[in-house]
Amino acid sequence: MIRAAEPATQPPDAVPEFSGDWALFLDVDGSLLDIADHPGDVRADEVLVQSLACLRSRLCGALALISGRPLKELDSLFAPLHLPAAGQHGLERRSASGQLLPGFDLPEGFSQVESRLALFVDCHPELFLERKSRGLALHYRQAPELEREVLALAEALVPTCTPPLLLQRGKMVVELRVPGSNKGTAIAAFMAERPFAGRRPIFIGDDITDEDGFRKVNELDGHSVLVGSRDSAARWSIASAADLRRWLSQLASDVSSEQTRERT
Ligand SMILES: O=P(O)(O)OC[C@H]1O[C@H](O[C@H]2O[C@H](CO)[C@@H](O)[C@H](O)[C@H]2O)[C@H](O)[C@@H](O)[C@@H]1O
Repeated sequence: MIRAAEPATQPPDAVPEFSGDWALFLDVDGSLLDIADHPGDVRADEVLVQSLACLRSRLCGALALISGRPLKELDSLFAPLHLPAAGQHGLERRSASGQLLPGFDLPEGFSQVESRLALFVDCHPELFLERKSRGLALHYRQAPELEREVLALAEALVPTCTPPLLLQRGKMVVELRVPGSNKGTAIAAFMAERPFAGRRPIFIGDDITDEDGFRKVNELDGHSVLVGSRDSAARWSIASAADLRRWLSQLASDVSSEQTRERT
């Protein structure tokens, strides 16, 4: 179920052994949650929420979500948890103490880009335009044949803003967003703060937007875990989001048993 992606550097058929000194960073869509037809269709089940709560407590609070989604959505997906998190690919960040870190300004021309994309979606209603405060995600999961057209339009719109937008590709989505952060910079920022500082970072993600995070934890002597299989900087891998959830739930249950033993 869980294997090392690079057998040359890690033993096969194993994940790094869980350690209480981890700082655990988790991607959301495609990693903790299965990919769904529409961004609004995903749900986090109770077992997953309980596993995250248990692991967060075992790691003394050093567990954070690192996602392309806005913080508001992460809070509602994982309610009642209010986890430390980086949203919108690091453009929004909430520290473990609950502090919201200063945001990034919108570039000049952003609203014109939004109108241009909205017009395009009017002509192609099978597309979905997700509006975030610092970016626009054009989803083509329901119309994969439009991929080239979507990409060409996004590329043409990048330089129409000052400073230019950043084009970020994802699973059946092209995002045009404010530059200045990525998942690697978000992880580095957490690692400079309590309770993450001094711990070993582990980042688990599935998409190309997660590669910055994998490179960052590799650089910090941490563990990078890819969900799925493809060329990646990640040094470990796990087959699917369902397998990841099972693994986290097993870790949480081991932690609970350990705590019960300690009390008796
Ligand atoms: O960084 P992540 O937490 O993985 O978020 C990446 C993007 O995820 C969402 O879109 C993706 O998931 C949808 C639901 O499964 C799916 O329908 C879509 O095709 C995927 O691209 C989210 O909507 C984006 O805002 C995130 O940036």
